[in-house]
Amino acid sequence: MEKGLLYPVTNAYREDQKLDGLWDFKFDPASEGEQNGWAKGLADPIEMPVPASFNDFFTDKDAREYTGDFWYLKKVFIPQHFAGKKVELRFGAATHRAVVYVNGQKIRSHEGGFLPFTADVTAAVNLGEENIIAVKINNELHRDALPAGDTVTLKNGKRMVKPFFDFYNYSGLNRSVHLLAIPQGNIYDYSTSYEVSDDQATVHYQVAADSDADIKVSLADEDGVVVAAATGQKGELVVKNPTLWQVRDAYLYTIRIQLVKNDKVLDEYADKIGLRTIEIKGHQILVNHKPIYLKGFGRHEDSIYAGRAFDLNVERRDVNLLKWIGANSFRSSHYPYDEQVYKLADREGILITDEVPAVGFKMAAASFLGGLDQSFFDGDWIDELYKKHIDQVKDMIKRDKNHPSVLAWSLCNEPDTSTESAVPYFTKLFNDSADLDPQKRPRTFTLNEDDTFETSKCLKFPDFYLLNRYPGWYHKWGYEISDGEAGLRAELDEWQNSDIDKPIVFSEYGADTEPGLHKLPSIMWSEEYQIELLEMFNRVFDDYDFIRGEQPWNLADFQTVEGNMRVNGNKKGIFTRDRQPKAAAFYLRKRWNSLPLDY
Ligand SMILES: CCC[C@@H]1NC[C@@H](O)[C@H](O)[C@H]1C(=O)O
Repeated sequence: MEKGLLYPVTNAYREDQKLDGLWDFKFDPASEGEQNGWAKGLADPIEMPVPASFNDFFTDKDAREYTGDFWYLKKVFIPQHFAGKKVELRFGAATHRAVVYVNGQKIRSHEGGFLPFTADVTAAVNLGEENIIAVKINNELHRDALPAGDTVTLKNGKRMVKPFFDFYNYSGLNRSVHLLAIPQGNIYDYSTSYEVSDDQATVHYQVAADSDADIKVSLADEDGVVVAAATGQKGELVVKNPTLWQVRDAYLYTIRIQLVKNDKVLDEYADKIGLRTIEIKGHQILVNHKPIYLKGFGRHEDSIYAGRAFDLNVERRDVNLLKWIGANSFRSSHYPYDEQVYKLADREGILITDEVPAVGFKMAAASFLGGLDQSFFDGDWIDELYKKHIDQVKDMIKRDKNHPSVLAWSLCNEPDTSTESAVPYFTKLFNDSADLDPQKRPRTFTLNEDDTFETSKCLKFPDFYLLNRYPGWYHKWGYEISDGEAGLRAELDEWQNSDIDKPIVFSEYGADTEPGLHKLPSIMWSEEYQIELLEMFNRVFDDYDFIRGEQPWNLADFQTVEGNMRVNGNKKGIFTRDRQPKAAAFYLRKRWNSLPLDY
């Protein structure tokens, strides 16, 4: 678990230099690099963009599908004026596990390809000189790691991954690398929680700092006017007549934290926060005590060329598509996204269900992926897996806890909850994560086709339910979709007639659709059929008032492993991979723009 995950800033006390651009890159199939001094230089490297996944740049399949160790290396000048500061390297994400070296010295390792980590390199760098930064990354998949899968060795000696999940194993330095200089005595974390009413908001804050200095905290409105101030490691900021953060009507205050000693400011950290509350009450999801209805999507960080890398251009387009279509939410399926995604959602008033990369914890839904022939939670890998799982839950919540856009935490995607062996795992997971979020936001996980009201042994854990259901696609498809609707209604009747008193959000449903394929009457894979399937689900949603959200799968087409059920990736997108609308986008826009926020 990382000590602090504050997003890098430059101010009068801190300096943040992005190390994006071309790095030396080299595969290390024999894992010989560490013993052969690759941390000090790579022989015959290629130039690799950062941030980016390496896979899709290559023209040969061995390189695209490469699995194992690989190295990035960059010579970085570190200025003399960093003297007296703590010098750090912050990696936004290295997928899936990394070892960091400076000038040949191993600094630290990290497991988990979708969350940041920081290396303290103060003792290893030479100021006023070029320094050699090297990172050894490994992208193998294992059953005791997140996301879950296998790595196999082919008869020709090449290794390949066998994901138990349906997205491509894009790998590399997928997010920015930052060179940071911060005060030795510094602020390394803060948290907020809220009480709001129409005429007053109270911000309960807590600050974590490596310093005995006094702590001063202020809150300024969007005009820069200070509206509240306090001192102390923890306290309250009371705002009269606040402007609350609302869904699709965001308002951001600036919280400013200072360390002060003998009237001298030693460190400062400022951030944008939104005054709002999140609650679950009965079948309702409430924001600022008012019910909301979620309209949105499951997504992926996925785009042509850079693979899984965060691309601000793509994110800007995606958020504009969400606004165009009338959405107000999305799930960060199936891993925490780059921090800039949450910052943009904070600004746009979009709600995020933040998901940890606990995916593939079952026989893969689409059998072409292979997967398991036993219950996942009976495996002998579970203890080791759990250590990584809870570690990444802790870091996800630590990193994202102050974003007003974060609505809830999804602790797993489509786990196999149909056997008793899942119960102790989820009992521990929900106990160990209960106090991580000062705002006590709801925690949940998605339940897929095999984990129904009847069959799941884990329905007591989620604070609300995320259902992934695919009648009309993975079963009862085509002309049989009417039976699919009947089956869906039968399951929802069971939920309705039960004593369960929690909201349900449909977090996945959809049909693979080839853009430009038209057929009258419809046929599967046609744009007409995608609309018919959505119409079926919407007919059902409109008949059950405990359904409090609809998030079809997926916002856009995305890359998966090759297989006999994928046509160059998963085509369930409402938009194509280059972010152009299929016919269903216009259908959903019409529906969602006609639904009130609290539908
Ligand atoms: C029946 C499970 C469906 C499955 N759910 C997880 C997503 O990551 C996949 O893309 C989706 C699919 O196969 O389309």
